[in-house]
Amino acid sequence: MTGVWIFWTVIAIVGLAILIGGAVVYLDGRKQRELEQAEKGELEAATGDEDVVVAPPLSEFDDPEGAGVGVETIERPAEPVVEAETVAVEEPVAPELDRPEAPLSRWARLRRRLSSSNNALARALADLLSVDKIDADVWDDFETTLITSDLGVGPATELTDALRKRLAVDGVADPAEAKEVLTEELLKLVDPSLDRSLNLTPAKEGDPAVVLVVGVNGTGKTTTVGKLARVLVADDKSVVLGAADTFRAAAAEQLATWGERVGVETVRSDVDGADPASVAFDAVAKGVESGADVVIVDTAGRLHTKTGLMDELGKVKRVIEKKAPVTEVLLVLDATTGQNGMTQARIFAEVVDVTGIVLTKLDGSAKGGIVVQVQRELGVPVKLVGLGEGVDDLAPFDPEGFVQGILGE
Ligand SMILES: Nc1nc2c(ncn2[C@@H]2O[C@H](COP(=O)(O)OP(=O)(O)OP(=O)(O)O)[C@@H](O)[C@H]2O)c(=O)[nH]1
Repeated sequence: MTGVWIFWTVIAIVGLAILIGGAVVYLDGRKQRELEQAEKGELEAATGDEDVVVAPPLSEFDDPEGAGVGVETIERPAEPVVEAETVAVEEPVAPELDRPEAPLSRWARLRRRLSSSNNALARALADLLSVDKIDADVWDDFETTLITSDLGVGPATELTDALRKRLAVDGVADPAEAKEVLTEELLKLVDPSLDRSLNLTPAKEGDPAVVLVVGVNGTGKTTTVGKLARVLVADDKSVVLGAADTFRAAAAEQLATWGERVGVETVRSDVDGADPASVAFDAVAKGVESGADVVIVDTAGRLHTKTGLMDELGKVKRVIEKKAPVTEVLLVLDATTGQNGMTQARIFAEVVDVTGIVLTKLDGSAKGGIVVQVQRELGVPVKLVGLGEGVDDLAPFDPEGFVQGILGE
């Protein structure tokens, strides 16, 4: 009896379990269908398109056969456009760059400085005009003063002879007329016919003009390069500077400061005592690459030995010319060094083909005659003059203005 009871109890439990299981499966399936319906409804509501087909789950694309069959392109609802927050961007303020004084007013100012300097040449000419009677002694003194004013023996004798003839022999007595004669003769010596323009025409179209600046340390090379860059930039030229004076560490820094002031790039080496030729090459390469109009290369030019100098400057020029030909070689001379400066000038002229002279410190020199002597000896015109330490104290050399300045006009 107990066995029968146990049998029916087990049957009842199993039956109940089957019923509960069936109910759970049924309810689960219904819930799933309701969810799918709800999702489809939302999608239709978002797109307004009742034909939208829900994308199959990615796993279905694993089956290549099923993937392409009956799958339509799904128009996903557009992402809501988020308005970008407007941020006020401040216009970059261009650094304020120096602008040089106009050439005419620059030269007029420098001429005044020249006439007020205690110039031996000017004094000799003034003395000559002020004496009542010009006798042989006066002429002798005059010639000696001209020689000591660095005019050089040849030009001094030439000028004395020409003046003696015109003033004494031709009998020019009127002071104004005598001054005119002096002006004319002096101008002849300075030679206004020489071409004093800088050669900034590149040898090949597209190349930059290359200006190589040479001279003994301390003559004012770096300052001249900076002042020149300033003038060229004001003339709308794009300029690159090369700090190939690697001998004096501060020189590159000094040049870079000039570059910043006028807004031009300075190519320099981070290594002290780097190969000047390599820096010069990099500067010209930069000029070629950036399409610059002019590259100005500052050099050290130590006068240790003539062969050393020759090797150094020769190499700099050779290496530069792998990129672009040098169009102008400017020799910077300190006018206050007189005959010493002339000796330096001769050595540099033997080492490189100098095409123009920059005579600096003419403001501090009592011997303006060096203009004539250096031109005569080297056969190269003075193209620029430095008449002070100020940024605008470099001017194109103007023979008439120079002579008038010397004569105190
Ligand atoms: N009075 C006067 N001083 C000048 C003139 N040009 C340059 N100087 C000064 O001369 C000094 C030497 O000038 P730098 O440009 O450093 O000379 P540098 O030839 O480059 O010298 P290194 O870099 O040593 O080779 C500086 O104090 C300049 O300000 C000028 O025309 N008149």
